[in-house]
Amino acid sequence: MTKGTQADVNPDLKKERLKCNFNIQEVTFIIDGGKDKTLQRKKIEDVALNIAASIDEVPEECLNLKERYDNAVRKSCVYSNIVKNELLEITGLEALGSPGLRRTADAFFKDVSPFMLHLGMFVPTIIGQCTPEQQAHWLPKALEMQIIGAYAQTELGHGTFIRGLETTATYDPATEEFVLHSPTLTSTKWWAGGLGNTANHCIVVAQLYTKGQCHGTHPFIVPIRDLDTHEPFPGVKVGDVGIRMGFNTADNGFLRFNQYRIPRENMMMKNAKVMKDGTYVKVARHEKLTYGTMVFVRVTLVMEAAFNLAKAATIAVRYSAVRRQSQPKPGEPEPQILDYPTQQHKLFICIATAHALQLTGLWLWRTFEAVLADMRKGDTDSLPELHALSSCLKAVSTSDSAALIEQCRFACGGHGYMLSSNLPLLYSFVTATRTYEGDYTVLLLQTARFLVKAWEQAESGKVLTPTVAYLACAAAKEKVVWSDSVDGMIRSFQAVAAGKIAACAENIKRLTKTGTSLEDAWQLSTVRLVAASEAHCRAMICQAYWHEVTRLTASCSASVKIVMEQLATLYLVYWALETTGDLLRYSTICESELNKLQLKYEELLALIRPNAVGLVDAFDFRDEILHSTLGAYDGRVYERLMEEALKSPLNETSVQSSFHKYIRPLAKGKL
Ligand SMILES: CCC/C=C/C(=O)SCCNC(=O)CCNC(=O)[C@H](O)C(C)(C)COP(=O)([O-])OP(=O)([O-])OC[C@H]1O[C@@H](n2cnc3c(N)ncnc32)[C@H](O)[C@@H]1OP(=O)([O-])[O-]
Ligand SMILES: Cc1cc2nc3c(=O)[nH]c(=O)nc-3n(C[C@H](O)[C@H](O)[C@H](O)COP(=O)(O)OP(=O)(O)OC[C@H]3O[C@@H](n4cnc5c(N)ncnc54)[C@H](O)[C@@H]3O)c2cc1C
Repeated sequence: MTKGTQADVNPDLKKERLKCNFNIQEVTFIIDGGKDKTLQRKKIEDVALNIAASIDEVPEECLNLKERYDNAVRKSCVYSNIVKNELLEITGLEALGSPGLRRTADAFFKDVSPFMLHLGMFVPTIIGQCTPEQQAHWLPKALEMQIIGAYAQTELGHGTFIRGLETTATYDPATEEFVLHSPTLTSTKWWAGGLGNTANHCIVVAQLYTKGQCHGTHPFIVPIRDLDTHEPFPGVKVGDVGIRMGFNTADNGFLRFNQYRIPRENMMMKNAKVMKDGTYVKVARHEKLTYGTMVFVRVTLVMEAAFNLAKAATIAVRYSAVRRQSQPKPGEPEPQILDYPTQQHKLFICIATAHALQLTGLWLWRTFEAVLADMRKGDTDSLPELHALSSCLKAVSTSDSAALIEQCRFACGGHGYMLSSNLPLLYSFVTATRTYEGDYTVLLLQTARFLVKAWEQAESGKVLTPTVAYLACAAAKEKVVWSDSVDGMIRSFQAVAAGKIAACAENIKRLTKTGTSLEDAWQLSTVRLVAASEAHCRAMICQAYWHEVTRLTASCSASVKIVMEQLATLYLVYWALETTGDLLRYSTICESELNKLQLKYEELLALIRPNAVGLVDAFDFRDEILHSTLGAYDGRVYERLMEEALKSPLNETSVQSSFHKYIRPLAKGKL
């Protein structure tokens, strides 16, 4: 149910909505990336959600593991038909990862679809890594769901270190086939979503051998199960990896090969080829283009982090408007918990961060598209910067989002612990995003490589690429003059990042001068490098967020501009207060200015308070997508909690069989 009749709405929420002093729809347009995107999303939701509404008879969490998987496959098939027959007609193929499709999928699945990786990685890898002829062969089959694919890169022994993968693909010119083999236990493919029981095809990343020489990892399309019987082919051993913290309907699988043969044409040959006689030909201009799908997914994960955090913020803010607790003033009614400044402190940063990540994510997406356009013309010069950018933004956005979703759960007290609040499931899903598609630390260290090089270029006066251009000013190594204006705060965040990067570069230089190898000097500096990378990322988010707010609100109503700027300022002030140690070190900020900043923060909380419910309404989540007893639009929190409790299988009878089997015999001393 969504938005119901006004009569059904909790009176406190009704009052909150009357207090809201800006046009909610204008903010929705900004978050979606424009009015046309909002209209498209709503169209998609209308088509898909009519069907989703009646799709679950029993709450997913009350089913056992196998039933949940079967149910997820059933729903995935219904959803795929809708995507294939109706939604792609509306959005076009380029919108596969679009927010509209992503949000709609959540109406079908509280947990994760076993088909998620089919559209999320299998199809994008075909588009990114295949030649046009290969695409013509594989893409229609994949989009028509005649084949279902997974993406198996990670192994039992290696996830981060791709060059260390052990699965081999050895070319046999006699039969013009590749022989796939898993030589060790640790070479077993592990984790691929959809692989365990669902997929019949799989992209396998393996070490390519031809003419006795290893050419490193390359992707192959591998049929693993018979299309009719679904039995694994001889030479293929495949199964589920076991119960996980979340993702239990995502069918994460393992896969082993025993001298398993696939045709030569199944190597994905856009970036490198093996000719019939076994000659290896490198096509790509950049060494790391085979890592392209990961860059694509990292880019999309920034908006994914924003989306999930926006859901949690919606649930927690609406609940906090309905919930009343304690009596700070004797004789007065219990206040809404949203009136407590500490609650505002927990929640408003969640709304602001969702905005920051969404607007930065949209900007990153446009940057990604521009780099792709350059690469189609053969120019890969901007790839290192995109890799550095997408690595740190993926790391920080997923990490912030997971931490703040957990904060939303804390903000809902005991009821936040109920699965029916949807906060625990959201957390278990989002916390995995910090690890998959590149672990947090590892990705920040990738960005750090780029930053240290950029610092050296800044010191020698060379021209810097846009996202690190600020290092040029910092090369003077003087403390930046603190100002609590927006520009002043952004300059200070950049000074912190620059100072930290400079300290890393100096440390590496100092160590190597005294005889430490460059590799060891790098390792000894990694704790600082991660911190420097994070500081750089934070400065970039602050800059991109503010820039986008200014740009996008230029033609908005004055009240929307005000509330968007209040949120963005809150984000900056929050992070200034979180990093006071750094600011004291790299800017001229002093104690009185820190006190002023704290006051400014508290003023902002009070200013945002009347618009809090309006702001989460502007995320425009239908109840079918939120799946939350605490966060529904009408605020019937207690009624929904009771309704859900009564659906528990433990309430089907008033006495459980365990009473007769165990408790009664125990009481009678007969156990
Ligand atoms: C729903 C769930 C879905 C989940 C799915 C998954 O998880 S799927 C599984 C997801 N799995 C993961 O995400 C695994 C995470 N691991 C990785 O991505 C890689 O192993 C690595 C990037 C950590 C290192 O790779 P490496 O050992 O080959 O490289 P290196 O460190 O020796 O650096 C050499 C140079 O290459 C550069 N360069 C590197 N990558 C890129 C790039 N994409 N583009 C451009 N450039 C790149 C780098 O900057 C450096 O440049 P420099 O400084 O010399 O000028
Ligand atoms: C829910 C989920 C779904 C997934 N889906 C897929 C999928 O569909 N397909 C697929 O191929 N994979 C998938 N993965 C695997 C995922 O990509 C890897 O788990 C991830 O890349 C991290 O690798 P790892 O597990 O080997 O961790 P490790 O690399 O072993 O990391 C363990 C620890 O070591 C640290 N570490 C590792 N290397 C370094 C270093 N060089 N410097 C400093 N610290 C380091 C890390 O920071 C981390 O703290 C999935 C994982 C999860 C959890």
